[in-house]
Amino acid sequence: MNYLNNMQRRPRRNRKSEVVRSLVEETSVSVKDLILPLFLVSGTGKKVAVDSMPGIFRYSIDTMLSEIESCLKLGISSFDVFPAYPEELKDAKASESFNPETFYLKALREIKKQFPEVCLMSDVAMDPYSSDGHDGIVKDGKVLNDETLEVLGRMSLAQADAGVDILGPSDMMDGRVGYIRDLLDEHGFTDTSIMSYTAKYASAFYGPFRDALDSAPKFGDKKTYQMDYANSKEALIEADLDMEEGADFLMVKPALSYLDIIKLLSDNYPLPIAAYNVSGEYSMVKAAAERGWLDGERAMLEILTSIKRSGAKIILTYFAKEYAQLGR
Ligand SMILES: NCc1[nH]cc(CCC(=O)O)c1CC(=O)O
Ligand SMILES: [Mg+2]
Repeated sequence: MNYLNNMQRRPRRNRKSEVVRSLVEETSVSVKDLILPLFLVSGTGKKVAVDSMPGIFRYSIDTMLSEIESCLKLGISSFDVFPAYPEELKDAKASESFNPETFYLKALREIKKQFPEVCLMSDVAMDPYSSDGHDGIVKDGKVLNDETLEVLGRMSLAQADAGVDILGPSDMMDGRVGYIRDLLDEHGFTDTSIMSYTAKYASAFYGPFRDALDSAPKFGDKKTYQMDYANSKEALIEADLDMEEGADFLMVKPALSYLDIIKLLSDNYPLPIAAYNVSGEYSMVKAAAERGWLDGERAMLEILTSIKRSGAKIILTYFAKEYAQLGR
């Protein structure tokens, strides 16, 4: 049939009023789809602004607990906590990451103790603890894969022991999901989930996050482990492996320049797909909105909806609280 010169078919009828538009609406975002990333620092009484991320702070554990409480009241119940470590606690082997007394692990424990009902996610990667600022062990300027797995394994066990619900390996070493899964199971952590950063691209959009954690690489870049943004087929290989290795969720990161990858994984894999709407994507909107160049709230709604429309069930986003405050 050819509708092109047939005015009996008028698509505008389905857009004629707010009510009709909401009947027709295919995609909606719920606060239940959202995970709020939070930045943790050591000490007490701290709430320090991240300059490159307007509205986002680094919290000490006490202020973070109050922030979580206020988010819970708004309906947000999933949180991903990232630690910012001072330079003097970093070393080449990220030893601090599995020190049971370290402030990150203590904070995770404290959060689950105060709010057992939250879904708590942690980040498994060496960069916040590494004096090289890389996600792996560095030798002669190279990031070693298999040697790194051992560190990721120790870190994962320590985080699982602290009560984390979902581990988020964000490092992109080969084989780490299977390695971590085996180790967790051997130690009785069969209920601890893994949300794999399956297709994580070497992206310019992580800039503000690295400011927040002071975790930028000290030399080179992350292109030997994070993916090339020119490629999509590799994402299928990574997803196959993560499926096989026991991941519970597949994540695509960043989100906005990668909606095609989200769609690709969502069309081809039965696991829930998550997308990380990263720091740079947040800050771009905030910066333009501050200058009055666009309407920040409308941009946020359009962005979150498009990420869901492309096939993500879950969105990690710094917008989570602002979205929840709209009470939609
Ligand atoms: N491996 C650490 C990690 N986990 C999440 C992000 C980025 C998140 C964001 O930009 O919001 C990064 C940064 C990186 O890989 O350099
Ligand atoms: Mg992989």
